[in-house]
Amino acid sequence: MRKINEIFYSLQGEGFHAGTPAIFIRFSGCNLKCNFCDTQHESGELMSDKDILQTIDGYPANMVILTGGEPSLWIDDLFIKQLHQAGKIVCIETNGTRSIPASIDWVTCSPKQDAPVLLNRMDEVKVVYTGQDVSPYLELPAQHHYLQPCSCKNTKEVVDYILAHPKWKLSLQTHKLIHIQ
Ligand SMILES: C[S@@+](CC[C@H](N)C(=O)[O-])C[C@H]1O[C@@H](n2cnc3c(N)ncnc32)[C@H](O)[C@@H]1O
Ligand SMILES: Nc1nc2[nH]cc(C(=O)O)c2c(=O)[nH]1
Ligand code: SF4
Ligand SMILES: [Mg+2]
Repeated sequence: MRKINEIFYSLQGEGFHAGTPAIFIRFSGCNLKCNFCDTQHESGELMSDKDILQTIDGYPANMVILTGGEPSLWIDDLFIKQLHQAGKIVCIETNGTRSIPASIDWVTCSPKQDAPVLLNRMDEVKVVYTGQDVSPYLELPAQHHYLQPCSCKNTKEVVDYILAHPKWKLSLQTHKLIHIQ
């Protein structure tokens, strides 16, 4: 059984795949407590893999995004294998502090201050920018390095930083701009 906060269908709002229809599986709980976290993830119900797969089967997209909370607390090789057998491309949103199954197709690592990154394979880095020194995160081995405004509030500050440090790209939380989940 895996503790699920919510399962919903929307567009990936952030990062490289922004605009892509995806089924979100939001797991409960996290090993960090970021003061800016925009998600109430603690509540949830234990679901069997059969029930999870049956729920996602009701949506037409082939992309699944594992998020939370911190999805690495709840997933294993068997879970990813079952999603693949259901024909899904599996993406994860993780804070990068815990290991994850190697079979995941797309890894978004969002490192947090004072929480060392343990992952050594990732496709994109996506840092919530609050004025901290983000230069060490450019060393993380990803194809894409994004800075994301915090709750859409400091977009100008982030744009100015990126213009001065052009190895970064902008990730907006586009779902919040168009008022979808
Ligand atoms: C809620 S987290 C869940 C996954 C994982 N725990 C993590 O932090 O990557 C999903 C994404 O939202 C970002 N995020 C959380 N709070 C935010 C906020 N207030 N503004 C912008 N992005 C935020 C996180 O950094 C992460 O990239
Ligand atoms: N539309 C939409 N896109 C997202 N991308 C990452 C999200 C997350 O909370 O992990 C998220 C989310 O909550 N909604
Ligand atoms: S690591 Fe992710 S889910 Fe956990 S508190 Fe931070 S932003 Fe929220
Ligand atoms: Mg979100």
